[in-house]
Amino acid sequence: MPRRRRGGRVCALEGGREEEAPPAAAAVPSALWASQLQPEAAAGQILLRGIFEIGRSSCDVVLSERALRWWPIQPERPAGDSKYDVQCKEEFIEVKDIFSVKLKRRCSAKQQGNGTLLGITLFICLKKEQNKLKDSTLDLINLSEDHCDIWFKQFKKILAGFSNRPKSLKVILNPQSHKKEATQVYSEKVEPLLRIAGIKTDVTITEYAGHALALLRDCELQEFDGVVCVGGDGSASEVAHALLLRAQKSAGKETDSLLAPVRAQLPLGLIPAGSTNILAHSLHGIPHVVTATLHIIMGHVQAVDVCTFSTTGKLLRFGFSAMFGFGGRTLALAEKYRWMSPNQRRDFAVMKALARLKPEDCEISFLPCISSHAVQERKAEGSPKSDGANPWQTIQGPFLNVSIMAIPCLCSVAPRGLAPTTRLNNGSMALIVARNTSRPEFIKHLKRYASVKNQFSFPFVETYTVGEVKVRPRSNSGYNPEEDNGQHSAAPEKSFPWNVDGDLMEARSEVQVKKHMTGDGRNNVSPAGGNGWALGHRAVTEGGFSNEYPALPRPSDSVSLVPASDQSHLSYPASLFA
Ligand SMILES: Nc1ncnc2c1ncn2[C@@H]1O[C@H](COP(=O)(O)OP(=O)(O)OP(=O)(O)O)[C@@H](O)[C@H]1O
Repeated sequence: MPRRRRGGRVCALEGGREEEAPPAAAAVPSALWASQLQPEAAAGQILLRGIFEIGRSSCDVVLSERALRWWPIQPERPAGDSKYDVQCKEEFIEVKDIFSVKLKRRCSAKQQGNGTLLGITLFICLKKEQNKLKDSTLDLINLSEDHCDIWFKQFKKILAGFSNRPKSLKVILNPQSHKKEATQVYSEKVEPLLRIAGIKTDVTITEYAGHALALLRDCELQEFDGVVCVGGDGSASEVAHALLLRAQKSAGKETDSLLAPVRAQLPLGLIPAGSTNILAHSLHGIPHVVTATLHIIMGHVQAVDVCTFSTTGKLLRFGFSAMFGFGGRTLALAEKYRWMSPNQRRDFAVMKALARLKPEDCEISFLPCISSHAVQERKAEGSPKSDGANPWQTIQGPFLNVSIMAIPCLCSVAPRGLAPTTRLNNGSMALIVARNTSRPEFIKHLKRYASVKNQFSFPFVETYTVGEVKVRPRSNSGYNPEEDNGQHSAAPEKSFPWNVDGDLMEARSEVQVKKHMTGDGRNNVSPAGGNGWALGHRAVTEGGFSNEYPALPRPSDSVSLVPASDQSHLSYPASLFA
């Protein structure tokens, strides 16, 4: 709904950063911006003035560079009659919240041509509670063709000035996501909004696992301003990985031993339509289809940290989060029961993995992230570590679970995130280890994710902020999910299951997870000024769109995509904490 101003002051302004504002300015919520300035001044130069009927009242309407304001026309009153305070009724919307304009016409069945002109309809993006965005309309009624034509053209001109908004998108849709409803979600909720916004789309419905990766390897993307993935975490992760791989290839980078990967060339938008939507949830603060679609339409881009997973110097994949131990075993088990529904198999796998809870003996080496403040302090203190001492730290022993997360990983069972202390683009990862403990204590720790209590306040849980991690299993027993069926096989090639963004990754030896830092300070810097990669919001793989990002509520902070991939489905099955 439009905002109302009383006594000449803006009383409420929903969030959102100024369009085209530089990053520093963009960090200031527009609510602040509005409340510190006189609305007239804040609205910028006046472009048009006119009369329209709005909500059944005849109104004076003023369109300025940044706002559309209106107030009902009042009949003249005897002087001193304070009952009719014109200012009390002024309402406005910010121009940056408009995403489309159409001429409103009435067409009867028998009528030829365009129908009778009624006025202009503006399509607006509104920010609601809990990070939710909602589309709305505002009708400006005036039957004059000439009058409406002038206003319509002016709105069109303003909209054309939002160069960061996409005009053409490549959409990749997984029809198998969740309960096979991604196609319906797209046609009922996403496509109509994209059509209203005048965005051209080219939709590919994937036919098999790995289709998106194969498609994005060579398809022509030049005509697109972004890629949109409709599906769950698995699909989002695959698309992000594909976009990043493609970017490395285009930049002539060797993918193994990647030191400074380049960003994906296009932003990636994520429409949550899977059984788990952790990346979309972390990115938007809410797993809500219309919110995700509106972020894409409005050209909002958020940088997201991304990491590489490699073993013996070979790149395995790009990703956002990983779990080893309990999290990996649970996913390996769930994959064996694909014939069950997603929720059933996850519940079942969790129960089974808990019943056979077993620690993994391994050595974990990591590079802690030290704040620049701490570095200064150490220098001042002449700490030996600042003199080139080995910065790597090592912990070892039996661990029940090891989580490495570059993003907060919000999900319904962990509303504050599986890694609540990390941010989307803070340039570091959370390393969370659960050492060996009793099953009841471990279950208590898992259940805490769903509550407001600190899930890390257990003596067997340790958390670190890191830039790089190496996990080396010390036993060579590996893991064979067949054994969970009582079928002990010879298992000639032992490997360890990892849950990377909800996808099963098998590794036989040490896995190195590296968060990539800014290379030249330009290419890899996230739009939000972080030093990581960025993932898109519309999901962006950076590049095409500006740094525009709405004042997203930050559940744990905000998100954006550079080349990232999604932590999709579940690191922890949704029912894990039930
Ligand atoms: N047509 C298809 N048939 C089978 N699998 C597909 C198809 N298209 C994509 N996939 C694969 O399905 C996997 C899971 O998809 P997605 O994450 O979108 O849904 P989900 O409901 O969250 O998944 P899951 O239930 O497996 O956790 C992806 O890794 C993707 O590669």
